[in-house]
Amino acid sequence: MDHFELRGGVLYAEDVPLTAIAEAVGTPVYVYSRATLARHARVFREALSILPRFEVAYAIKANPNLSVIKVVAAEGFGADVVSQGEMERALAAGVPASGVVFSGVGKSAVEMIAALEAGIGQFNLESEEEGVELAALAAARGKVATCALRVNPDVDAGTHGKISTGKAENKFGVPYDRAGGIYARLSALPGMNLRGLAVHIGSQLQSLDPLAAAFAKMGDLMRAIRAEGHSVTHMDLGGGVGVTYKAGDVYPDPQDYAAMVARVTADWDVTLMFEPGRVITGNTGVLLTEVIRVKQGVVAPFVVVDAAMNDLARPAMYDAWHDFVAVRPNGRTMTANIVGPICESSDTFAMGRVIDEVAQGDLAVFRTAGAYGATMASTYNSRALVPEVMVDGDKWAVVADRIQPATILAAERVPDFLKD
Ligand SMILES: Cc1ncc(COP(=O)(O)O)c(C=O)c1O
Ligand SMILES: N[C@@H](CCCC[NH3+])C(=O)O
Repeated sequence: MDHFELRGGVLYAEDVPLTAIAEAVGTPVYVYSRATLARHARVFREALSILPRFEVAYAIKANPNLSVIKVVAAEGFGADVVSQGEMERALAAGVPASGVVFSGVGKSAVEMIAALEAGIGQFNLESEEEGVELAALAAARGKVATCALRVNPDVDAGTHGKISTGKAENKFGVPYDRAGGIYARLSALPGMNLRGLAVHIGSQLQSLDPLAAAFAKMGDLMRAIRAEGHSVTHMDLGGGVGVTYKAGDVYPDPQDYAAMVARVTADWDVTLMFEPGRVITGNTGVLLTEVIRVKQGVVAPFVVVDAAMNDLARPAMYDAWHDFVAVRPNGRTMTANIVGPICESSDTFAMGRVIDEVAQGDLAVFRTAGAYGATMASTYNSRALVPEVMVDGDKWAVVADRIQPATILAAERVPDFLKD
């Protein structure tokens, strides 16, 4: 359920007609519903409350807008970050340092030092090498790094190949068979408080089965590590729960996910940690766009919209489906290709799709654009960086400005050797 609904023939975000936002801010623009966002965060957290001990860190890569993080943090979430930039955003949004989990295969020394100085809650180590380096950096500063070891369980998540992370050939985590030895070696290092294991097998998972299989393997590993005399008090089960992009597709709801976790982890006696991203923000946003023109095609007309792959990269990158609906539907449909203005054939949102009939100047939205939307935007083709708006009841505000090409141009320099 979300808060984007037709009222009197016009699509609203909560109590604000999208026509009003388009008129004031222009298009393309992302529009988020605060109520949907808070609701998704609350529902997820409440579902987990059947577990004895848990912490939940919102994976801010899904949508790192400051205002979005603030709403999610207010529901009791920490933040899962993958760069110093994300860490600084989380802290700026008011997430306590103790609630920050730092993941990622390529944490640089500079980033690790910044995170140590900030006193973050946990580093998720992706390799033995990283653990050795972090322990030395911590010890040299008289600090102790609290860590979990991310393990690659070699389980196929059954999702798009580009967003699968838990197969042996993927770059993430340490190999399952070597994890016990690495845990033992890293635990012995000064500067290191290794307290658990972490796993994340991929994103947009439709079935809970691969997650259950991966968690079961992690349970076996945890028991083996404990049997060697090491302490395991925290198990980070990552994110990955998928959301419905296309009507009719069925995705797990948070209650089913929590029930599966409760079943698999019943005898673990640990604090469980979670890093959901998409399931929190996916359905909380739309990308509002205007039809520039409808161009005749050979097979079907091309609806050329003013949003493009630089604003919403998912269709170009993963052939992802985003529903396209008119802001003022006239009740008729058409079969069309939906494309943006960028000079690449991959700048295509849909081919031969039955959509609301639209014409030049009409407004429409791509739905379920709240996760991995604005955050993956670029300025390719010297287009503006897409702005973001948040709606709260009948109020709304721009929460990220449109960065104009002129601003980006102004940051470029022509060196002396190119000056006449
Ligand atoms: C380590 C880690 N945690 C959490 C997430 C969030 O995943 P999702 O948005 O699928 O919940 C990701 C992205 O897939 C990730 O790489
Ligand atoms: N960017 C991907 C998700 C990547 C998840 C990263 N851990 C998407 O849009 O579906």
